[in-house]
Amino acid sequence: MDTAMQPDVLVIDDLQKHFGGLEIMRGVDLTIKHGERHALVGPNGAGKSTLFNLISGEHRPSGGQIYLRGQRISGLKPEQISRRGLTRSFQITNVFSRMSAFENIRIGVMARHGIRFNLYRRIKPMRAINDEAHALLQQVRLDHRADNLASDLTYSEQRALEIGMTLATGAEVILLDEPTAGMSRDETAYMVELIRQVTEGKTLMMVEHDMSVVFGLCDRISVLVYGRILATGSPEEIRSNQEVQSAYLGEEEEH
Ligand SMILES: Nc1ncnc2c1ncn2[C@@H]1O[C@H](COP(=O)(O)OP(=O)(O)OP(=O)(O)O)[C@@H](O)[C@H]1O
Repeated sequence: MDTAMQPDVLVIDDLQKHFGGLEIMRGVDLTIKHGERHALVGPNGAGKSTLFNLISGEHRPSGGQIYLRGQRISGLKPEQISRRGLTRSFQITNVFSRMSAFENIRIGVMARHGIRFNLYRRIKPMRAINDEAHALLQQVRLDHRADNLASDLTYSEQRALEIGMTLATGAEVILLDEPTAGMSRDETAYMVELIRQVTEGKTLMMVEHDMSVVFGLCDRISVLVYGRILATGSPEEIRSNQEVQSAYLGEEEEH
């Protein structure tokens, strides 16, 4: 679908963040459209993770607003934002290492259904929860690893598990922070296909340094430089943008 026709799911309006006297977000305006895969790129220290932390509620903005489907979410706590349908993964793997892959996913499913551990013994709802957790494991291609401790999974399997946990919350808007970081070329290709499949019909915003992943997977790209959006556009528009070339892409190619 032409992204111009899609409604805005996430609207970021003049977002600012200071850490003490340090201005990190300097008035970010950005809209993410329903169903698109949107990459956030930019040089190290541009503020990409900070922007994710602001959207998902880990940080409170110093100024400006964030709206999810027209409702203000800036100032809400991460769990409140997650309940409204937006969730994120972190740059560093964030799984429960002493639990099995299956249990990791099940925790997310249980949280979504508001089931606490003291209700564990009610068999019927647990069966439905288990079925859902198995289906999610299958979606992230880890069903053969269901009973393995998360700490025994390979690095890329752990990142896939983390994506499964993100899906388990039932979120329609998913933020992934560098999902292919530290992966080999084959693992990256595998992860890109996995992300493509599991985000079908959902809205994805991802921070990614690997431009081949960005250009191959995303419908639109925003370039964040020094706490401001320098440009937003299709992969072709971003590739041919002179300002982006000199501020970011040229620098990436040199490295
Ligand atoms: N809690 C904090 N307190 C103070 N400064 C912070 C804090 N979090 C981030 N910063 C600073 O904000 C700036 C942006 O950092 P951020 O991690 O958002 O950049 P990034 O674009 O994600 O970088 P990278 O690509 O290297 O991950 C950096 O200068 C960082 O030192």
